[in-house]
Amino acid sequence: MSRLVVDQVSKTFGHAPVLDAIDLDVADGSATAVVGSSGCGKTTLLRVIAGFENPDAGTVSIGGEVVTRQGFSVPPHRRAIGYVAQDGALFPHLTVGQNIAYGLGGGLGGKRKHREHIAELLEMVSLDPSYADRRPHQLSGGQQQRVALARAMARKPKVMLLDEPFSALDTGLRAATRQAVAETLRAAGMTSILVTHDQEEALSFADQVAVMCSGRFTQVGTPEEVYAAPADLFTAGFLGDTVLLDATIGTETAETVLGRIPVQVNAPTGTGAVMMRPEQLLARSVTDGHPGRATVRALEFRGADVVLTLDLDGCPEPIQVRRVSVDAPAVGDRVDLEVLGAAVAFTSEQCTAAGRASGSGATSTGMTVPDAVSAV
Ligand SMILES: Nc1ncnc2c1ncn2[C@@H]1O[C@H](COP(=O)(O)OP(=O)(O)OP(=O)(O)O)[C@@H](O)[C@H]1O
Repeated sequence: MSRLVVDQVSKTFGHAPVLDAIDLDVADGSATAVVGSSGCGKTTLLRVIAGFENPDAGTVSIGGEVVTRQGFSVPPHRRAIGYVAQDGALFPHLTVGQNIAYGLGGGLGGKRKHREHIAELLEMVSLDPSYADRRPHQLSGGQQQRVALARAMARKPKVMLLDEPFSALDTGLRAATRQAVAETLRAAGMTSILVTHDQEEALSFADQVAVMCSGRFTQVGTPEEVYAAPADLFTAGFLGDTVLLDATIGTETAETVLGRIPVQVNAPTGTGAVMMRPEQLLARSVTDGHPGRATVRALEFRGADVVLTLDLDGCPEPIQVRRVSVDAPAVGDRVDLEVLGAAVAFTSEQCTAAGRASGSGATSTGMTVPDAVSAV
């Protein structure tokens, strides 16, 4: 069993609190992504879990065994933790096989008993065993990261920590490497944490996503929960583009400039705003002289889909929506808008608090909310 539990962990550097009573529970064999903007404390959390930093308060347990608590710390090499850093950190003067053998311990790989094991580890990360004789510079960036993972897995750790391991790779390679690494970890049944500042990476990689802001988690949940039902406007804006409309919120629906639209269950009632993802508003050109609700101001073609900037009737600010590019409306067209699914409702107080926390902007109808949230 290798469940990882972080309980009320705090850490301050000088006078700056970096981790503030963090709780995190990563189930045995599952993957959690910790996502947040630069400097919010993600790497510090990984370093505390790995044992490279001691927290000021709180405990860390792996497989039911406490490895960190006040005045007690199991050294990093006794924690059965694998760590893959941003650049993979392979030794450039050693072959791939020797790099992995370093992870196996007891020598640099000249030993025959290691050969089979190295070949198995290379296969596990979808690399041909013949790569064992190459040096790191003879591999692509994605292949190097997979070797780094193989080296980290060689010691059969209970928990794998991945600190932005794909950030140096270009877009295509990044997605492919991420998928290969996720599959490898899942197949090995390894408990893992991926740190990233990339929302898409977090949502696609993990069983659980923890969104971090200034040393605290704003929300921890499944990728679907944190994306579709964000707990607050920071989380909503951090995980994707949003459309915000002023609203009078009832128990199941809200009144907006788009008319009455469904809101998710347990919504707060009263005056506030509703948030939808741009793909929840389906724009269609009107036909048969129907007046429509908005005029297309601009269109950005992105291949598979388009982003439409719309002047919505009764709304002083334009909104942006996304739809498939096939049969997309053109600039100047009048469009109708169909709402797909339910909106998330936020009270005026939540909007104001979010605006205070991260610099203010406005909803499409003028309510104060964070800049990151109001723009697509
Ligand atoms: N050893 C240290 N001494 C002093 N301050 C530190 C130390 N390590 C980290 N910090 C500070 O703690 C804060 C959080 O750093 P951390 O590396 O955990 O952030 P992060 O979320 O991983 O950022 P990034 O995404 O840019 O890597 C930063 O302000 C950083 O400068």
